[in-house]
Amino acid sequence: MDFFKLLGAGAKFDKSRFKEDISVFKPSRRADQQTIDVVDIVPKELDFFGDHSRQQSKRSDTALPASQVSGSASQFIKEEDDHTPFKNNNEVATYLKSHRIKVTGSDVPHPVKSFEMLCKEHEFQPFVLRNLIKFGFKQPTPIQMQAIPIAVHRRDLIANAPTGSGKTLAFLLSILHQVHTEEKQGLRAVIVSPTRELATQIHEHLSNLTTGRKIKTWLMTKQTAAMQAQDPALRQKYDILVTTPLRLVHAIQNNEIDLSRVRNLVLDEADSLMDKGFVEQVDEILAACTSTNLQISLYSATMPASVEEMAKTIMKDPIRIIVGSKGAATETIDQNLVFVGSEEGKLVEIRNMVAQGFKPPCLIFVQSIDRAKELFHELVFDGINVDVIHSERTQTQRNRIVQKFRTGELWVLICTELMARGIDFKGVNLVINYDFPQTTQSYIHRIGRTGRAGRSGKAITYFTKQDAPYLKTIVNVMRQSGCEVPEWMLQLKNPKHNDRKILKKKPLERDAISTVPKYDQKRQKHKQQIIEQSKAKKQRVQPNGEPSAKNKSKNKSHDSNVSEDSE
Ligand SMILES: Nc1ncnc2c1ncn2[C@@H]1O[C@H](COP(=O)(O)OP(=O)(O)OP(=O)(O)O)[C@@H](O)[C@H]1O
Repeated sequence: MDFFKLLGAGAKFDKSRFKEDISVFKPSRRADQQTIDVVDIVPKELDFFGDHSRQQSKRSDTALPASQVSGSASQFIKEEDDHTPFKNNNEVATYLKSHRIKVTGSDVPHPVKSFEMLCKEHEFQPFVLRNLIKFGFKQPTPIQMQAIPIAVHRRDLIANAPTGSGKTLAFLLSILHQVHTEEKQGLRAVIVSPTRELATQIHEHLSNLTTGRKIKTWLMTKQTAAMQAQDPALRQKYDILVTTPLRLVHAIQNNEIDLSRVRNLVLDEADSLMDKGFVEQVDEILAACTSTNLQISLYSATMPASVEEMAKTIMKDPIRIIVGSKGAATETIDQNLVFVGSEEGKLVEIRNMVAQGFKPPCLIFVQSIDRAKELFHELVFDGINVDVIHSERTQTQRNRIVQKFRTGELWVLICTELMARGIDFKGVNLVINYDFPQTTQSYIHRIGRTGRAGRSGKAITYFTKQDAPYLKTIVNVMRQSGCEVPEWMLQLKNPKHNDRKILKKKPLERDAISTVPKYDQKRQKHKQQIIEQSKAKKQRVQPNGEPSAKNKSKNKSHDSNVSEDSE
């Protein structure tokens, strides 16, 4: 039997799955009517952002109280009745096991069962607890239970926990405690994240937690760095810095920043930072953090063995935490593989889904900026409330799009790898991998934009004949995450190590998404080039010294697995 017929039979798109959504959500509007607010037409039970976030749009990243979190979300935050300290190591072991926490290392500090225990046993200031309650955090998640005490004991840490499991709060709380208790002596904590979007999100989270305290935090971006350059003394007043690797290295090289008193360095999405793309920058940052008391913490939902090995060479006696199973995706995500035959099949599937009705918000991942633009041009005329985000869009556009997606004004967001890691859109119902991901890490992070904080979510990955040799990599993740996988998929062969390496470096060449005839495509491309050239010219003469969009996007038409945009 034809192998691809077999694939198609096993992984067929099940349109009936969307039936319940058809009755409540039938997009019929044209692109020119996109100003209608989605919240107005989505019934209350589908109010994916919740009242909490709508009332306080600036605080949309804060948690919902556990009592408001439905279904499986309640498992994410187990209410504990017992807040007593552990009596012995056996009790600790049982507790860790029941929360699926595995810890390795010497003299591991005991976990905490509640945020109150942070005050009782680790002398956290009452303001921390007050702010946690204010922003709806009642109970620590498993990674927070174990990572915070370790960090408070000033131990180096490698923390591997699923997407959406609260790693950000884990490192922010320990930094806050440390910075607040130490003498004020300039910059003492630095958090590095691979993208500006993620750095901004972390900084917003931090600002919430420092409410009412004189802890000075700094989100260093190109804009804020330029502003601070006017007044170098101001930089010395900051306690905590959040930034991206290239921006930080730029500041180090220009002697704009002093990291000699930094005692706490967090690398968020550490595997992406320590991957080849950023290894030099990480080295440079480490060299600038000259304090002998430097504590290093690495956090990610994926931590390949090679990265752990490399990490150990820069860490002192680190403790390693794994929550859940290594190499798995978040278990609240319903993962689906859909055989679409060829590139054209993907558009057919998307259009079918739209015609049947679906439950927004939805993220669609593609492998390059060009393909993101192409898909946008296809879908925007289908009456879907859609936009596209990638590193060629201006920062203002990017901020606006993220905000619109958060508030429900946008239903579908087409994106590149830029949005794959860390971004916390709590209510995303569906992630579509329009283009097959280049690595298992990319897959886990992309689909991890749904199913966050214990909520359920759905992920659909399209695959064509071209992708079939790599299918097993995703099947392995699905199996690890407890998803049902047909027997024949389990029998597939793993791709060769070398082939995986090649795919990691460069995505597969694919036929264009566009359905416009080839002749018209050429004309459109030519027209687009002229528009872009004239835009670039305009930007080059901008008096603010910003590099032109052309320079910025050099070699970025394809997004690498490391972030395309780390400035
Ligand atoms: N203790 C808690 N109680 C309730 N909600 C929480 C708690 N801790 C974190 N959250 C919420 O869980 C969501 C996911 O958290 P976070 O963004 O830190 O995940 P993450 O583990 O860093 O994910 P990723 O690997 O994708 O970066 C956020 O909306 C956050 O507000």
